[in-house]
Amino acid sequence: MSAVRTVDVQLGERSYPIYIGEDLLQQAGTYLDNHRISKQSPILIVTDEHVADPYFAIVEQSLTASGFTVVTAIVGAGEQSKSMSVFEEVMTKAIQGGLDRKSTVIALGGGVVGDLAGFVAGSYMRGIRFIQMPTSVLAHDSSVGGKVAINHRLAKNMIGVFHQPEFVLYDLTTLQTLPKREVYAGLAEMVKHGLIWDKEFAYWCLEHADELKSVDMTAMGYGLEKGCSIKAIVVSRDERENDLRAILNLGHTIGHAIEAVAGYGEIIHGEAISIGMVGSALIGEQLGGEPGLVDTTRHMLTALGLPTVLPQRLDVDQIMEAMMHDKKFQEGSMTFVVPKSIGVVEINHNVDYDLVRRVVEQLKEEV
Ligand SMILES: NC(=O)c1ccc[n+]([C@@H]2O[C@H](COP(=O)([O-])OP(=O)(O)OC[C@H]3O[C@@H](n4cnc5c(N)ncnc54)[C@H](O)[C@@H]3O)[C@@H](O)[C@H]2O)c1
Ligand SMILES: O=C(O)C(=O)C[C@@H](O)[C@H](O)[C@H](O)COP(=O)(O)O
Ligand SMILES: [Zn+2]
Repeated sequence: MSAVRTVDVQLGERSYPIYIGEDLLQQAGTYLDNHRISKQSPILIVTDEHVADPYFAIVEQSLTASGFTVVTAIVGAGEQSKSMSVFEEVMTKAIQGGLDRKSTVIALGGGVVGDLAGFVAGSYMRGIRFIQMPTSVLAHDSSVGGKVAINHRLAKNMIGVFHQPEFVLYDLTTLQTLPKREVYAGLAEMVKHGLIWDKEFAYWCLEHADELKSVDMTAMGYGLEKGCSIKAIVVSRDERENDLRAILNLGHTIGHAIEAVAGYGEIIHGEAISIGMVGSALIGEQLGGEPGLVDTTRHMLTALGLPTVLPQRLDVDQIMEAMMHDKKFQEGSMTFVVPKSIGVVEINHNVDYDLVRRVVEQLKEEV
């Protein structure tokens, strides 16, 4: 059995560890015990229909063997589950299951389940504990940092709270059953962590693209640990996105608009962010960033199996309109995370509307 690596998210009394390793779900009960999770109150496991079989049984068995009582909510797979109606369904399970203020919610799945279950935990009885058990590559990002939310028809992640987990239990073995499209989508957030913070890591992702795409455990383990570490540093310095944390949003201003306009789940999050990061690089190059920024960004994303061109069918006006709901836009100014060079970004609070529109149009051009 490979060693378990731990990355710490340092947030004072809300600090927590991220455990990364293989075959960890079988030991879920022990991890809950070690974190003094209550056995007197029911635990709600939220998962989705793809992840439930086979992972739910593994976790349930481990928890019941350790003396925990388990209640379950299995939701439909995919982005459509980050909705008011599914949120209500999970809340109903929580109430019917008798969850009380000492109960804990476990998110077992990808970022959709993590965001949904986290929001349930953050709002049930005004907030109970929760644990992230990520099962997708992308969830190395979503399980860390405490942003939990559901979508509104008009804009992504519009309804949510900040609610940190007790700990993150990242069982890399689960990635073996993740569909290829989802593996590649997750790599968009991995390379994003390099693009915003660490040039060497961005190039490492490029050099190890084939191993990452084929879920080679050594490369994937390193890449996910590094991605989690960068995210942990940023979140530790600015938990509530007063300033620095916004850099984690590279590519998301355009990306979130693409997701909403395409219809949630049509273009999945990592794919939309990939196209959005090319858009950010185009803006960066036009605002004096290093020459070659766009080509290098595109090259990295393509090597990781990601799209870099906006589908023709998506309407530029609709994307511009959806973008106006971006949470970074405040007091009438368009804020973007703008790359200066690979590994270096700045937050620009005054990006010209016409420049952004031209860039979105340019994103439709095949290169
Ligand atoms: N809170 C945050 O900080 C944050 C960060 C990044 C992304 N997100 C959110 O995360 C979501 C995307 O997450 P995602 O890409 O993990 O999507 P997802 O949760 O929809 O998972 C992707 C697909 O893979 C399936 N799946 C997951 N794990 C599996 C496994 N081990 N084996 C087989 N199938 C598996 C799921 O059922 C789903 O069909 C978006 O809603 C995005 O907004 C949040
Ligand atoms: O954790 C963050 O901060 C991020 O921006 C990470 C993003 O990858 C993630 O998609 C997040 O959910 C975006 O948050 P939002 O505030 O733009 O909705
Ligand atoms: Zn994201």
